[in-house]
Amino acid sequence: MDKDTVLTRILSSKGIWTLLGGKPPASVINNNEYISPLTSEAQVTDSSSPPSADQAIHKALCGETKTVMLVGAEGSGKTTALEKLVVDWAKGEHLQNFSYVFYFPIREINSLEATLSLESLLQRHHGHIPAESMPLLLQRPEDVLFLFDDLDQYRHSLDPSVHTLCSDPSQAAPVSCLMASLLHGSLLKGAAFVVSAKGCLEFLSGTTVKVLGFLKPQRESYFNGFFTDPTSANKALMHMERTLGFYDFCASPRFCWTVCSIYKRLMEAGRKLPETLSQLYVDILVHLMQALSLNKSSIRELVSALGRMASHCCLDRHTGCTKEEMNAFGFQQFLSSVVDFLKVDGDLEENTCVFSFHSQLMLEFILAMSFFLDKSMCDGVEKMLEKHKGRVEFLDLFLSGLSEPIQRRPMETLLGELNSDQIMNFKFWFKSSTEATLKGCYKDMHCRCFHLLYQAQNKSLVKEIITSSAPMGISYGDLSLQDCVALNYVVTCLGEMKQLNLYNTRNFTEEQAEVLAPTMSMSHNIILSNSSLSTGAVPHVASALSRGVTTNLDLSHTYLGDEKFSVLCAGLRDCKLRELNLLSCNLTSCEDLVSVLTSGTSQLCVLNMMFNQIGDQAFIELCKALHSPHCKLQELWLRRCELTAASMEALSAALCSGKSELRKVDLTQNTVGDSGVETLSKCLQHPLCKLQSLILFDTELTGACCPHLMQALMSEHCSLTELDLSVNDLGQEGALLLCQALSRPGCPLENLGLKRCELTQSVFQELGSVLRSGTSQLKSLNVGINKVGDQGIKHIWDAVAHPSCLLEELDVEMTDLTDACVEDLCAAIRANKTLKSLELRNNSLTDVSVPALVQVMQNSDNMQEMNLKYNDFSEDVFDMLEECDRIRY
Ligand SMILES: Nc1ncnc2c1ncn2[C@@H]1O[C@H](COP(=O)(O)OP(=O)(O)OP(=O)(O)O)[C@@H](O)[C@H]1O
Repeated sequence: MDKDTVLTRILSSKGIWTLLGGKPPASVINNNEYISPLTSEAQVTDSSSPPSADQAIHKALCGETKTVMLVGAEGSGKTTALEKLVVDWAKGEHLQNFSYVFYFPIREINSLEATLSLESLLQRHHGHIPAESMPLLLQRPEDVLFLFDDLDQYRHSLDPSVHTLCSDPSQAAPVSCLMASLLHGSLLKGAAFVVSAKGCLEFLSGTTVKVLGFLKPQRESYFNGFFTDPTSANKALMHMERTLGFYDFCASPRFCWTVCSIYKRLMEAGRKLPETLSQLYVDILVHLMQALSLNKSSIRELVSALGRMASHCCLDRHTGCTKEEMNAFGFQQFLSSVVDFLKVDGDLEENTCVFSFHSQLMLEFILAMSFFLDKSMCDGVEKMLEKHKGRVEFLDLFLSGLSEPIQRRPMETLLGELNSDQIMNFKFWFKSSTEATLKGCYKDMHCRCFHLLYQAQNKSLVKEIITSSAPMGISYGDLSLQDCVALNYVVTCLGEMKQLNLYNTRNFTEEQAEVLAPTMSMSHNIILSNSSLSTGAVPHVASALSRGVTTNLDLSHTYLGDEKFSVLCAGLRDCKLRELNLLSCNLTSCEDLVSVLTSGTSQLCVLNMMFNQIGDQAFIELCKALHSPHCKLQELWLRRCELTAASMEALSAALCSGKSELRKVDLTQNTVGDSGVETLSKCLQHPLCKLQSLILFDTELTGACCPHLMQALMSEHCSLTELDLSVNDLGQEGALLLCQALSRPGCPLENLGLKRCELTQSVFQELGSVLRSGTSQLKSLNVGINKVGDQGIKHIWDAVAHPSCLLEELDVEMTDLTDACVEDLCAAIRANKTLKSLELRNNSLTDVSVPALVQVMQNSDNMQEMNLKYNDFSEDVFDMLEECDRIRY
């Protein structure tokens, strides 16, 4: 095969440059403007040498694969990549294991007559094969490579079962049969194929190479090559990345070509570059129309004809229209002008010529334009959207953009005003549907509204539509970059957001964080829990916080680690944050926190450090910060932070320093032990200690700590109102000491937790008398999981019935209660005026108790909730329980 002839033929292939179609591939290759588009593997391999489409194809063909499917979106560079393969082969640079390479655009195959032999197909379309080479070629199929471009547009089925596959290269057969026989290996078995298509192909198997097109670095090279002046290249690229870079189609080389071409013209004319996709397409259409020098009414007619064609192509899933169809749409007088708007396959003069849109985007923009132009196109926007539902992606966005005068003005100057009734119709629908959607709680639907508002670029419209009733705090986790841009636009227009909920954002990227930075700084409450923040995202979060109004930040379960947290702290030193949730953030150091808390500008009051392996040493460091007059911390949550008695001295010193504002410390599930409590008890008696709440749940305590606690509670300086000693083996003796302290007149304790403390009936008897004493301030008592049974709890029921008892919440879960207690229980509720909540889970109450319990709840004015879950009820009583909505069962 004569490679020079192949080269000349491919490089001299005709083709025209159009704004929407691009530069012909031959011209791109000839002028050394070819930039390798990337394939999907590019994202997982080392970014310094990502596989380009060419490399991926070469690699696939070097293996066992005989068929490579190059799949990519419209304009992603498939044709250009195939032509480049042919050129490289013909120049002797690549694929030299093939002696014969045949390149067929599928439209050529589509135009072939009904029957043909393989030999004549090759001879006819690649006349540069000398006749004497044909037998050799046929003998050595493994030396042959076929390239079929746009195979998805093949008019016939490639299903092998619908063809009688042939194997004789000299025998004439229907062309569709030849194609199926070649691709399914019955004809020229052993030949290799590279086929291109927009989506996956049915009935073909092989290696799929997905073309991604141009990612950021390729776009940069492309813009630099397009604009000779680097300043303009940079300006254009930055603008595109900022305004459109979040859309997938920006990776399409054809789209880049169109953007560069239109930007260049606008820049040369000293005009503003478009801010939205709608504006970009307005500029494109204006440019194309101006070149035609038509009058206003002809332009309107042409756009309407394009609109009819667009609707037809969209509804019938037609990629191409015949000349006859074009005439029916009203193109007669414009047929010679359409080459600028449409892809024309074949000779304009020929009846076989086929017309199609270069891109779905343009098709949808034309649809939107024609809606506003011509009332007869569709009665009402709702019907229009319904009609094209599932077949369009950007139609509503374009409608929204075009409904705003500023965006459509350049177009109106050219073709006159758009139909005001249609505009009103759209606006009415837009407002009412958006308001309704935003009342719901569906993230995707909210985002669609934000996109529509973004296209409209009308700040007052945003404020009018998004009122305070819209539940904007719903979870917007895992937003796409596009969604981030639209949300950010909306929030920036509103000026503030109560709650930015990004819960469960699996990968908060640097780009997303950068885009959302203004939104973050305008949000009072930010939820990023259960998320994963990339290293690049953290500085953006930090700087958003440092400038912003955020008072609450939830980073729980983000497993940040010390390094990222250190970067975040740069933003925490000078911000309005009052509550910070760092639960399960994989932190081991407190160094940065100390510098935040002592910065003098930190407002942090509540710090949740639960489930971080802090350990004593880091905690001792943190306690030093509590001595600082700048530290405003009031609540410190330290559950499971690997603390021991060794750090309680440092905590106590801070609490007694007179400088600490700390009111609440939760030490749940740390090894505080009796000696730790001894230290803390001393501090509780100190006149400068302001601690009100101490949670010592499951902290390895025994009765030995109780004398110290008793002493503390007896002290007139003790300000504790909450003490939780649950899940510690205090036992009878210890607990009785505590009861003694509780009966001290003036004891300020209001909440007491003694769940699973090995309490006995005697302790309950004492607790009962404390509650009845008239001096106790106890409002909440948790004595669950102490197996004292009906007899033990009877002391509590009796106390609840007593007028001096102030209890509002009582938890007697799993205390072995039976139906026998119900009479006392009901009597207590009836007599009591303060109790609101009663926890009775996991006891042995049965169906017989239900009528009394339901009745007492129905008659009670103060009871808000009774929890009867996990008792021994049968389904028979569910209806009765259902009668009272304050009962949970
Ligand atoms: N690798 C490239 N380097 C520079 N420009 C390119 C490249 N690939 C494509 N282009 C530009 O993009 C335009 C469209 O590319 P091409 O026709 O190859 O895309 P395609 O994926 O085959 O499109 P379609 O899906 O419509 O068949 C070309 O005309 C050219 O201007």
